[in-house]
Amino acid sequence: MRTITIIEDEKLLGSELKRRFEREGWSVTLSPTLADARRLMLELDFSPSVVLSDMNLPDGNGLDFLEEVRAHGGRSEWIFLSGYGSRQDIARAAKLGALDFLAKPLDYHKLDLTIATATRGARARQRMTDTARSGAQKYSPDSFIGQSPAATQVRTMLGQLATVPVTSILLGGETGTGKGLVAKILHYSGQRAEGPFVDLNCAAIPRDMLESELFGHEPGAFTGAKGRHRGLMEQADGGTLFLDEIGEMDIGLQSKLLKAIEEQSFRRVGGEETISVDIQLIAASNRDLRAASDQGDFRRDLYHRISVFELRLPSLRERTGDIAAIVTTLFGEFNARSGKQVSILPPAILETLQSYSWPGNVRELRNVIERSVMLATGPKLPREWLGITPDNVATSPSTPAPQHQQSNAAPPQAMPNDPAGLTLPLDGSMTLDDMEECIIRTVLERHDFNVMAAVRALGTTRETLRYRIRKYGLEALVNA
Ligand SMILES: Nc1ncnc2c1ncn2[C@@H]1O[C@H](COP(=O)(O)OP(=O)(O)OP(=O)(O)O)[C@@H](O)[C@H]1O
Repeated sequence: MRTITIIEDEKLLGSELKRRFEREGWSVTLSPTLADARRLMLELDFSPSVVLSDMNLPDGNGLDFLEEVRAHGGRSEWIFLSGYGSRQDIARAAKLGALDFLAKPLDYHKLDLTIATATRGARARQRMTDTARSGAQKYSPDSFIGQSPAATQVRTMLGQLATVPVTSILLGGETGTGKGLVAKILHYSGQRAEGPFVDLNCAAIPRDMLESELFGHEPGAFTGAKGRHRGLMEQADGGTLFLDEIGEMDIGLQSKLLKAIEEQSFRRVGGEETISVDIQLIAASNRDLRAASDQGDFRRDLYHRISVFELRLPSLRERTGDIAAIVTTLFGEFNARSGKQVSILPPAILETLQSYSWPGNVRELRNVIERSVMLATGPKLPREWLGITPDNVATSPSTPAPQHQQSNAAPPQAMPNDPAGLTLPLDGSMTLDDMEECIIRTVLERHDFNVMAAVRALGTTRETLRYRIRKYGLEALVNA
């Protein structure tokens, strides 16, 4: 249930707010003094989702109380009811993480917008606490599977990095090598595990929206910016911000990011207040960012700033000795999901898996094993659904077609095509990734490999499509 504490000594306003929130289903407590609020929030340890507090109360100042609550570990979203805060008050409130100052007499429309932002923030924090608990169990250095020297070296490095306060780390390696997994391991086994883990794929957000997504915005900062929006930088305060595909970030925005991570502070789009944060940045890219910075495609100063610690994840081809261990771990996961009992990896199949080039790395291996376990009829991993045959070993496209359909030109496992649409089997024979690749491939083919036409047909953005084309290794189609 949503909980709100109102700290307000004006009786009429206090009871009016209480009624209003109760009508909307909130559980409300009303404190006319700070002493009363102190008893509730410090002595009884009550932590409401939102606090709506007057600034000047008969027995003290609301800002001092917010500072006490923060020192006590209270993380409620805080809104001050006072438009008359001095610049120093506003700066101090921002530093203590207060969301807003609302002038009296109250503009109820503005109050609703601010409460909506606060509710989103409170929900995100709750999710974060839940995730921190399960994340710590799920993501330890041992979650990076493999006994090969390359995998062992990665795990040793992860163990070391988790014990030191590192402000930025750069992860390199091909798609599907585990950069996202490693970012989570670094966060959940590190010193910031209790803080938020916030991730953003820079290639999946249109360029003009990335800035406000990262840094947030003030109301009216641009057309459509209604309420105040806290960006991901702010949401990651006290934790980790994982920027995947950082190489896709616009060069202008790279300078703002560099300044923000160097100063650990920034301004929201359209805002004047400086927001201070304490974040660890983990950036990842499957491009060679050093080369990109030499060519002027990526800011050299940002590259140097984020690459103090650089960890390159090995491709699966470089550690084929780990395939057996990864596959047997995946058996457990997919058996549990499908109720199957696959436990035997026949040596001949292992040999096939080890001689394939795995351009999509562990992600691709997961997809292959998922499909095969789902369609298995006994304890042995069946060969027929692997889609890896001597023909395509070491040269296959990233999503191999099963043996009975080996044409690369046609979408891998789609049903006969209806020219106006596309029929996909929902019997477990295609993973979601397979389907996505199939849809993209088909749309590109139907639009003569014209990326912008495909963008329009898919109702997506150029950045998103470009990212997916790279993810599924379809560049050759559009560059031909
Ligand atoms: N060493 C490993 N042990 C166990 N699982 C792994 C390992 N490496 C990768 N995975 C799994 O493979 C899948 C793909 O990994 P992940 O998404 O982290 O790759 P990535 O390098 O971030 O890819 P991209 O560059 O496309 O974003 C995930 O399900 C991840 O858990």
